[in-house]
Amino acid sequence: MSDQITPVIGLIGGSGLYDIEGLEDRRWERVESPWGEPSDELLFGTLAGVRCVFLPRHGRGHRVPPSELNYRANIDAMKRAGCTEILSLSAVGSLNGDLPPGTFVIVDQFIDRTFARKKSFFETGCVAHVSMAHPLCPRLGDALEAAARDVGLKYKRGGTYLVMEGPQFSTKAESELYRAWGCDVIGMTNMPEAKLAREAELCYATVAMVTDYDCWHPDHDHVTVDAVVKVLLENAGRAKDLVRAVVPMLGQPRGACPAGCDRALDAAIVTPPEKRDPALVAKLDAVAGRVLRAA
Ligand SMILES: CSC[C@H]1O[C@H](OP(=O)(O)O)[C@H](O)[C@@H]1O
Ligand SMILES: Nc1ncnc2[nH]cnc12
Repeated sequence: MSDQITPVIGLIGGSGLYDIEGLEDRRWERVESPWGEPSDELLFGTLAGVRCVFLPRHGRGHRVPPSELNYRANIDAMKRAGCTEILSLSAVGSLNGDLPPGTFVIVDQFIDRTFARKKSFFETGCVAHVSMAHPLCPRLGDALEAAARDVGLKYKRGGTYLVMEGPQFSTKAESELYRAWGCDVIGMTNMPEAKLAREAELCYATVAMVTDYDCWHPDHDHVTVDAVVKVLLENAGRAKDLVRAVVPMLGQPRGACPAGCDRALDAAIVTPPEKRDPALVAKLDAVAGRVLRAA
């Protein structure tokens, strides 16, 4: 790996975030992936001179539900587009009375309760096990915290995001269970996204923007799409302020990630070179070419 990396900032916009206005030299471009169709074209551009690539997670027009997103194609396409890191901007419900709607949580843990999604790039013919002990990049978290402070956001550093399958919202018993587990926020999308970003050796961070109290709070109505949309339109403006502040911080040439996100595959692949399936190895080119080509 060369000493200095010129970052390309990947941005994945969730519900309510389908564009990044203010991006200069902008162009929407289709990126082909051997893993299928990404949610939409990718928006390429620059912010304060820093190269950025934006993907609306559900596609423009919010066409694709959480369980049907092609998470593998999305992450693979962002890596092929040159992204070195990904910031996920997502709407969530609050499971914690100290995190009211409007709060931005810089997540540091996940509990993955999804069950109907493709969660790995590695399959029969090339097996790998990456560490997910610390699923989010602390270097990105530091920058997001500094930017959130600069733009005066109501934010919390650290918090556990429970990822449910959806698309229906939770039952009250589920909501209470996740609260008892110590979860702070709930959403439907950031897994397997974070797992796949780790396998693709991309630094990944989540800004979870609280829109509602799910269905556990005795003093608040249970969540509805109307309520979520109302708050997320307010959150979306603040999210764009955050992006404008954080991108210049992250865009400076840098060394390798101190947390090792960009070397996650160094000791992860179990299948020896002579037993690997050449077709799968070819498909893994963008995600894992760094280690596979070295073999
Ligand atoms: C529109 S409410 C439920 C929907 O919003 C969140 O999406 P995203 O994470 O992409 O912002 C949640 O995960 C659900 O997909
Ligand atoms: N309460 C909730 N549950 C799951 N996903 C959400 N996204 C926004 N609010 C949510």
